[in-house]
Amino acid sequence: MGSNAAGPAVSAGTPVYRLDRLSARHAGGTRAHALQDITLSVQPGEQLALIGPSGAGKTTLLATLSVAHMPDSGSFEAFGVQPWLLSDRQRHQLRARLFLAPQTPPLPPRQRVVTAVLAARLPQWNLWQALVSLVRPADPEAAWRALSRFNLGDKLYARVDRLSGGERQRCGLARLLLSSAQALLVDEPLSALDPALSQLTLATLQQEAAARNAALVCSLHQVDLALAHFPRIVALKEGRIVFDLPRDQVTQAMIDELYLNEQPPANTPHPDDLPAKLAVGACL
Ligand SMILES: Nc1ncnc2c1ncn2[C@@H]1O[C@H](COP(=O)(O)OP(=O)(O)OP(=O)(O)O)[C@@H](O)[C@H]1O
Repeated sequence: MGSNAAGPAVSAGTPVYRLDRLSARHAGGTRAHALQDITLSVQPGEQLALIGPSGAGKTTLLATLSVAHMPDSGSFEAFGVQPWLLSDRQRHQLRARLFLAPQTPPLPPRQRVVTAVLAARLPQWNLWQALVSLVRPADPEAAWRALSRFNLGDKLYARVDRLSGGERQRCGLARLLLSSAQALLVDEPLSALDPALSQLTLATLQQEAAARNAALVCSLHQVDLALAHFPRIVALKEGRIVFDLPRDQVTQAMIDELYLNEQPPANTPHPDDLPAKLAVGACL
């Protein structure tokens, strides 16, 4: 396998992802597998929404695709290579081609927004450039342009811990714009946003993915927005793919079935019904 500064060499026409009967688990998880028998192929430029009830495995799938979580069986290829068979150095190079925007971005609280956003370029910098950037941001204009696309340009020099939840979320997404990734993996980007910002955020992510012909995989709880914006819908439930279809083939009955039994119970349980180990006295 050849390699270069941008990561292992890949031939044209290679899918961004190819997963075949992949399963993954979490140490100490409540289910045997968080993902089971996942077969999925994603091409460059494809945009797909991951939907499914809470605990379905969406975050675990995104973590797996970002090469942060190692599957325990099945096969997994990213850009035509098996990430977990690469050397640490090659895997590090491969990760520069993937960008995971977690639901709550891990931004250093005391950092300025400009520095936090420019950190997305770390994989492209040498150690010296990275250290200098901590003191004197290398390209504040680029950070401002990225923030402005999420309506956040006025927060360029704000401290991260002074941002609201929705601002932090968009700050994390602005980092994505500064990455050079070809696979954009976004976990519930709208959870802290109002409807107008939700539309802007989705539009920005989709324009960016289209402009760089990157694959965009985005988990969403807002099924209506998923169906309105994404051409391909992948539904997960209990760690399995329930359907993977073009949006015009997804029916309301399929959505109802996907979320069946996911409504919270109408009545909270009576305290007498609590399991013994949850009773307050059991902690003392
Ligand atoms: N770090 C962890 N340790 C143990 N189990 C975990 C861990 N993270 C997730 N799980 C379990 O794995 C399963 C899938 O969780 P995951 O977070 O991938 O679901 P999700 O679809 O993203 O849920 P949500 O919509 O609530 O974010 C769940 O049963 C969850 O409890």
